[in-house]
Amino acid sequence: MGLVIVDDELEFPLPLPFHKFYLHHINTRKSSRTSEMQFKILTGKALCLLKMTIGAPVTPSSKIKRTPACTPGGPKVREENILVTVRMRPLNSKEVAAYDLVAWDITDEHTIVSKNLHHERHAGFYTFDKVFDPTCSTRKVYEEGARDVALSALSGINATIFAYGQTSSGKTFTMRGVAEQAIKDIYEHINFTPEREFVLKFSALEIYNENVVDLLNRESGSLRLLDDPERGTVVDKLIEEVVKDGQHLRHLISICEAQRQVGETALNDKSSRSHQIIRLNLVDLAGSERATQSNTDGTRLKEGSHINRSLLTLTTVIRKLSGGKRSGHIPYRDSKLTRILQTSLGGNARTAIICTMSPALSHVDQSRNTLLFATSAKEVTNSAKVNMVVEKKQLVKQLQEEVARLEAELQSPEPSAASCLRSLLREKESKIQQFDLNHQRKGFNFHNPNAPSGNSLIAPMEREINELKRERDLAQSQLELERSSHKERKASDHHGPSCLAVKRLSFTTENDSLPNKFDSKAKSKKIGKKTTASSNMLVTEIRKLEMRQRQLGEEANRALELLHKEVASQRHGSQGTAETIAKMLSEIKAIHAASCTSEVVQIKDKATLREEIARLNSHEGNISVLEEKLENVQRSIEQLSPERNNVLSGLDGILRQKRTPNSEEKCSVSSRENVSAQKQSSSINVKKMQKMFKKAAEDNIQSIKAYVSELKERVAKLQYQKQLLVCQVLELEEANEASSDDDAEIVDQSPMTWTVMFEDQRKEIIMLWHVCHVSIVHRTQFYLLFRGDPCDQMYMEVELRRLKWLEQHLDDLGNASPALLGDDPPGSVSSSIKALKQEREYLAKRVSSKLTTEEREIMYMKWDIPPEGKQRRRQQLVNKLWTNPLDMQHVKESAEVVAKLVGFCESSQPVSREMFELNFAPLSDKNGSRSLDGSKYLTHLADRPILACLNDDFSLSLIFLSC
Ligand SMILES: Nc1ncnc2c1ncn2[C@@H]1O[C@H](COP(=O)(O)OP(=O)(O)OP(=O)(O)O)[C@@H](O)[C@H]1O
Repeated sequence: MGLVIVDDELEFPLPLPFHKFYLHHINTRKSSRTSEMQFKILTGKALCLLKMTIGAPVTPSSKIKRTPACTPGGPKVREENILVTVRMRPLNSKEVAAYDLVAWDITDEHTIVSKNLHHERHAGFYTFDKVFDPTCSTRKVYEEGARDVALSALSGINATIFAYGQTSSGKTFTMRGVAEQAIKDIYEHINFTPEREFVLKFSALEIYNENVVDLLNRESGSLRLLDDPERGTVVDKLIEEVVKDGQHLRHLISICEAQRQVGETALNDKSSRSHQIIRLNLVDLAGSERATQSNTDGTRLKEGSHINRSLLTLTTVIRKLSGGKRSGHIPYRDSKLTRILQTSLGGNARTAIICTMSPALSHVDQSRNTLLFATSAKEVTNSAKVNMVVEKKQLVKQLQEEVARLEAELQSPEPSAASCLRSLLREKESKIQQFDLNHQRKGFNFHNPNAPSGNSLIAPMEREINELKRERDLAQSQLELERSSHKERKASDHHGPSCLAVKRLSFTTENDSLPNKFDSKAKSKKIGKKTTASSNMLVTEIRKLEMRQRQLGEEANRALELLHKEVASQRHGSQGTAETIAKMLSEIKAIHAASCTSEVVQIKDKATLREEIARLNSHEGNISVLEEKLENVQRSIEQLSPERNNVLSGLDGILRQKRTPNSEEKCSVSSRENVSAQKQSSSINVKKMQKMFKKAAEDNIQSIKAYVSELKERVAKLQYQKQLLVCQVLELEEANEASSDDDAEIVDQSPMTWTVMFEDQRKEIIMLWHVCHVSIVHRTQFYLLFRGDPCDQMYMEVELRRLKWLEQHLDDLGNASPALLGDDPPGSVSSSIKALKQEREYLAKRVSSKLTTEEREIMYMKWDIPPEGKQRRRQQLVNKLWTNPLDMQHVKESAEVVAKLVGFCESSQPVSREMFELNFAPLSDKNGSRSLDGSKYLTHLADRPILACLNDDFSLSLIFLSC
């Protein structure tokens, strides 16, 4: 086995995050060179990474020999598919004891077939580079599924090997063996290459609950990931230990294994609960188990959600890469795992994936998922190249220069072009002034240059002055241009969604006089053509939103007036109180009916989307005023409560007066019995009336209160719709940008691809709902509404983006991951949790009325709710709703229960978009009535923080647009 001597000119950019090998050696022509090899082996639950530096800094040149070209790893630059193999373990003792059946056949060394073809969506057979049956030794798995890739590291190529599979499928078992064999081979190679000195460095980390921890120094706590322009993602302050020999290396690995988070699940007594990356790079991924199967709860469940999030992102990344399109967005940054593995996935690395699976029928779904993942992975291509590290001093010098340049750029308040223009402008102006002064002294009238002066110098001077003036004007306008494009650049320099939004909202307008650096002419043309129809639709929607905004404002004003009237009339306790209240109620009904009339929007002028959104944004202040008004109304209502008793006693007096017999009546009463009988009946009537009025007053106040809360919800909904609309605008532009690269990608997407994509996206959304504590009514609505129809695509993307932004927002609040919250969650998270709690309390109250006894009993049994008091059981049932994002059966059942509780299922009509108003449909239902149904809950409770967060993001982008 030999080593390829890397050419002097090659550079080593040090990109890989995990186990790395460095190779230093002297060659005959240059003083020293360092080549870096990265070698990752990824296994089950934790990523542990072993970094090795192989070097010979001052080897005498006489000792240097060029290694023959047959070195493991082969040529210097290679474009190749990921090597994907599948290993099926034997049935384990539990499966045997449970008489579990073998669900798969391995028909040849490349093919695995499902025994039950009826259950297969897929053709039923799957082919890979190699399929290892349960009798295969780990040595064979290493030799045929990992060795070649592992040894590429010795020729300076980044190499990654990872195992992927369900919990207890054998990842750790396999990777342990692979690591052993790889270490053996590496040392063998070192011993056979005496002309070089090797320095191996070891570092190891694990990703546990999205925290990166140094396995050689747990005390250092959670480590940060940094983006290094040269090396890609690097783990800050990760310890690197120099490896003395093979035994030392094994010892280090055993320390890391002992340090790893291992927990017991129903499927595996020693289940690794973190992703481990040994920077050799041996990566042991966490299991892709289902929570129900591994009976996870509490800590395990929380781990599971993180593990699955990482894996879900990994799956998404692989899926996107497997499409063969590198141009689209690959969400590497959505999890720490994929960030760290970025180079290994579709980048500068050779990668081998060993997919492990159980043969058991009870795990057939998980095994199928593993095979689908493996199928996608087969399509991913990497372009590995030999890395080389340039002379350290030279690199440091280069970097220092770059840093100095960047610092200077950062410090200068304006780009250098602007400064130049500004000084040019100043120069021209001072020259003009100078001329002006000189010639005034000489009697020349600059303001009337045609006036005779008699001076022969005047004509050329005049020309010069005009020229100067022209130059000044030109400099002025250039400065203006520079300023505005600087503003744009500054806005686009913000990280996060706002940057994205700004970039994507860069629509070109017909009358744009400023050149836009982000929009090339070609792009403008394309967008212009393709967006016309959709733009018109969006402009209509924006106008509708504006109209609703106005309507709501008017309604809120009216409600406020009415409330004031009511307060006034109740204070007076006048006779007309009851009538006033009744009148107000009918007015409110009239307002409501008016607001429910259909909206017809006509676009007379040819507006651009950018202007429309800017205008919509300019109403932002109106919405705050509106919200403030509604708050006032609510406060007024609350104030009414103490006053109500006074009012009622006033009413009592009035009624008593009314019912007291008049003088004629008094005369006609002759006997004491008659008087007392009449008094009695009068008192009964008064009581009756009093009761009636009390009830009427209370009902009316309740109605007004409900109306005001509804108005508030509508305002919030309006905001939400606005956000969706802006998202649609973004989508539209993005779609057009993408379609410019490949139109067929979206249009010709096969139903199969969308189905798989939909499932992935839905799982991701469900996980994010859970992590971000989103309203469970909202989750239910969304879940029921979007079931994989091709036209759901945009909504799924929008929801996904919105949730990711929210998660990011929570993250930015100083919280590494919202689901990791301990006892002291930050403000917005705690308010989401509180809102969710309130929502559950509200739903618990509806259990007895909305679920039949039978339905309740079924759920109690299904979800193991013990018979301990009716109320407690109801609350327990509601508390369990939407708590297990990993179990799709649980999710489905939760959605069904919530739908019944809030009345989504009351009508026999199928669920429609209009029902949830995600399609910007009018706010009212068909009958114009507004019962307590799903449509009221779009932005319910825990959704509010989402709105707040989105408002921040959107205002940023919208402010930019409007300036
Ligand atoms: N090919 C195999 N042959 C024999 N036993 C195996 C094989 N693969 C796995 N096992 C056994 O199955 C059990 C579970 O394996 P392992 O811990 O490697 O699973 P895992 O996929 O890493 O699980 P987790 O994701 O929970 O960490 C272990 O006891 C292991 O020894």
